[in-house]
Amino acid sequence: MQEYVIIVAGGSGSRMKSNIPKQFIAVNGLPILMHTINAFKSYSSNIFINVVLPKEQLTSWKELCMEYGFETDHQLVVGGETRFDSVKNGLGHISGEEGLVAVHDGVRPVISTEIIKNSFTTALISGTAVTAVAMKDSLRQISAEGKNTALDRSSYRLVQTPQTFRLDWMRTAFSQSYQPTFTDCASVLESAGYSIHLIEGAYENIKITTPEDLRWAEIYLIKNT
Ligand SMILES: Nc1ccn([C@@H]2O[C@H](COP(=O)(O)OP(=O)(O)OP(=O)(O)O)[C@@H](O)[C@H]2O)c(=O)n1
Ligand SMILES: C[C@](O)(CO)[C@H](O)COP(=O)(O)O
Repeated sequence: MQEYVIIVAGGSGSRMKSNIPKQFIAVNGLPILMHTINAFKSYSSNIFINVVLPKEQLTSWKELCMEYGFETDHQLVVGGETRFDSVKNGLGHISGEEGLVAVHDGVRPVISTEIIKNSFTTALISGTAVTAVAMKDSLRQISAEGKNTALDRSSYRLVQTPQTFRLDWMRTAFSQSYQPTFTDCASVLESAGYSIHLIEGAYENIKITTPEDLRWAEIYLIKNT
């Protein structure tokens, strides 16, 4: 079965407060997005890679690829207003009938081959595979009145990417209208009626969101090379 990955990097990176797009920041000598693309290429040389970027970043990305001599094959796709739109645009550039599609955040460069492999293997069997980890901290819920109460953390999981699905299920799910609760692909597939199968993620698989995350990425990427 053909395997695809849509690497979403179409956001504005507002929480990073950086002059350059966060996915272009170099960590350990290579832009974050190149680390992420290479992780999928290392998993499989046959994987079809779609990279979603804001329209205004396409030229600088191509320049960056020349500067770093980055030659890993990928197709560029223009991003949308929300993450949902960006994934949908990526999906629109996949023409096959059958396949498995992983969606991965461009700013999660510390992703292991083992997790990617498990994600595709599980999606082949179950149709869905969503990476998640258990919570390490305690949880409290805030009510509308401002009261707070303890929650049972063993009932919760923190969701990561990759999130991998059957291509036909993805197409059906992403034909729905956007809802603000669609913060990831699992919520989109679930809303279309598909059951979500969770697989084990890793605490290292951080989403680089705020400046201090860059330091952790540096440490984890050194450890993995
Ligand atoms: N319209 C959007 C919004 C987000 N993303 C991608 O979804 C991933 C997770 O989003 P996040 O880390 O929140 O990135 P941003 O939306 O760019 O950051 P911020 O919320 O701080 O502006 C990122 O790789 C981001 O580029 C996207 O492809 N298209
Ligand atoms: C997809 C995701 O990374 C799973 O945790 C997350 O939902 C993205 O949220 P963001 O607000 O776009 O960072």
